[in-house]
Amino acid sequence: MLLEVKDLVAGYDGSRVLNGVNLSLDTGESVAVLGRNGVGKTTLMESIMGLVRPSSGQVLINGIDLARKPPSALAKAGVGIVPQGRRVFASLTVEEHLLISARKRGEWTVKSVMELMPRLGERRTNLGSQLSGGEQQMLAIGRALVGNPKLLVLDEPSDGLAPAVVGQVGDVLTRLRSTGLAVLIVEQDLRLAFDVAERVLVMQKGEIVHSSSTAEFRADGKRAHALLGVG
Ligand SMILES: Nc1ncnc2c1ncn2[C@@H]1O[C@H](COP(=O)(O)OP(=O)(O)OP(=O)(O)O)[C@@H](O)[C@H]1O
Repeated sequence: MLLEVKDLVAGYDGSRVLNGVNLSLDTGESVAVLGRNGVGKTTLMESIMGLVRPSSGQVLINGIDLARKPPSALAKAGVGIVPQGRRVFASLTVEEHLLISARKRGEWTVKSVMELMPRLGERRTNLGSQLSGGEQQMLAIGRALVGNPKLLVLDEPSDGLAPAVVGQVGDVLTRLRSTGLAVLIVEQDLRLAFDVAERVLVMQKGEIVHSSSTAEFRADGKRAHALLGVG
């Protein structure tokens, strides 16, 4: 199994947010984590990304526990992270962002990332502060890709983007999926989540309460409504 999260518990200043999360994701698989605001999706993602320190439980990558390890350990193990808010540096250029993240050799280089997302090539010498939200999101994805990950973990890539730009991000992610890259995505934009993921998990109160194929989830509007308050 590429990723296994086991009994993960995490929170802030004594308040528990994750109450024992279990999930797994196979090589080449794409999974979306859905849920209402505040159920703990970002906390789950940040625990997997090494940005939040879980109090107990495991985050296994190919069987090795990396919970409570820094993001650099995740990158070495083949996990590319695209955190909420993108975390682009205002004073580095597009090209500098990509160069400093290009560690492992492989399919993804500064050049091939710019071919996948031509806008990044056009903006090569622009600073992070000069980029639009959509360009920053593309850069955050590109920065994860040049580490040549086996798994891409994204937290709300649509956040704050205009619908047309969300569509462009969706196109990029769909193309990446077709290369066999595994994807774990938290997303409020259901259209984007459904386009990218073949399996859907739903969180409530810090636990996974539903798991099904995306097709099955979409076919059962009543259930989706009960779980998410939409549909
Ligand atoms: N850095 C933090 N410090 C303290 N509490 C936090 C922090 N981040 C999140 N929380 C709290 O943890 C709970 C879960 O938040 P989290 O962001 O994980 O949920 P979410 O499902 O991603 O929600 P949203 O969709 O609104 O981002 C919320 O009650 C939130 O207020």
